[in-house]
Amino acid sequence: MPATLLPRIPLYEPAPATNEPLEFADLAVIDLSKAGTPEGRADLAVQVRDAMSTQGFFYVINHGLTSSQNARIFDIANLPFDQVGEDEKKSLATDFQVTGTYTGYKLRGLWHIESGVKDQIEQYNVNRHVKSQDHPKALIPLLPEIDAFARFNHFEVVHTLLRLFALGLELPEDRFVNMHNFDAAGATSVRFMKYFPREADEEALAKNVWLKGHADIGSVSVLWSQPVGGLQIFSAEGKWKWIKHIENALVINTGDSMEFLSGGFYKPTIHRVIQPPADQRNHPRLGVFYFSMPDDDVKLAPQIDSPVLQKYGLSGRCIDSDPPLMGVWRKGIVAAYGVSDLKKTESGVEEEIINGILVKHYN
Ligand SMILES: O=C(O)CCC(=O)C(=O)O
Ligand SMILES: [Fe+2]
Repeated sequence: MPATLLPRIPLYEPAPATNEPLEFADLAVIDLSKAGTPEGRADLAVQVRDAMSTQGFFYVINHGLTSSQNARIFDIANLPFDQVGEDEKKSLATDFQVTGTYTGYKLRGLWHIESGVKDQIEQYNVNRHVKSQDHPKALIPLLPEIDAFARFNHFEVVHTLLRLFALGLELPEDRFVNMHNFDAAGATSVRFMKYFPREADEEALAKNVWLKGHADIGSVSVLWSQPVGGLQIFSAEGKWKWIKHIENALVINTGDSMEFLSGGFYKPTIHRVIQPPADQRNHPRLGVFYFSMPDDDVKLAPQIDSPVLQKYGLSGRCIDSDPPLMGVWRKGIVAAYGVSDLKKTESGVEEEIINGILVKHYN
């Protein structure tokens, strides 16, 4: 659509990049423009497999969305926070404990972080079937663009990566794609998320943690890289490392469901968000995501016909229990997240059992 025909909305001014000397994770960069041919995909599948066996996070570049389309999505992402009043937000807030689904608003202060300190995060979650939920008035003219953005993430990014993940296991290329149907029932969603600064006393009590260390629930998580730091991954050396911003890149990681489907071959990397570096503290931290999950009726069982799994065997949490259906797994996690009673272990990691499977939370 020519830019002149798009609804006019306030422009979002991104923060300048940080100049702080931070210890950044050294992540592979996957050039998605090479995925158009079978040879290119075979090559990228090896790169993705290597990235997954080392860091578990990687960048994607040349995905096909231009810098100005990217900037427009951040303009749209800011609307549900800056252009919608508190009453309307409240009326569109979902009770996750009841629904087990992230749709609509998550207001600030729902989740417990540490020592009585609650989160300062607002989310606006849009199921990829954009018409399946009510939206704030300000967002309605933007729904065609959000729909196009969801489809872009689904077909161009997630499906392409799922093919590479299948190839890495020497499975038929479309094995995981066939479990991620755009039109099926499921919670694959676009998420807009804004983190607000905290008072110094709360910052100290919560040890600067804004979002606790966790593994994602779904299969492939797509994070649209943005300049404000804070995201860290728990590296193989047992240290938290910062994720560096790359302009118009995607930061990709996988979650629990990919661990289960791949028999532990693709393990989720624990990540968290802490207070941004000192030179960015006065800027809001606005994020745009596409969280993909297998369709609700997919059984999260290891794909044991994979020659790679036959060679290396199964590992991880998926082998100790009867695999849940995706819909059951996500409802259990979403309902419990941030509000359930957690058991603190000796190492300080908090644990709970959901659907018979161990779930850990890190600070
Ligand atoms: O805000 C970020 O950079 C990461 C958020 C995240 O990990 C999540 O929402 O699962
Ligand atoms: Fe996450």
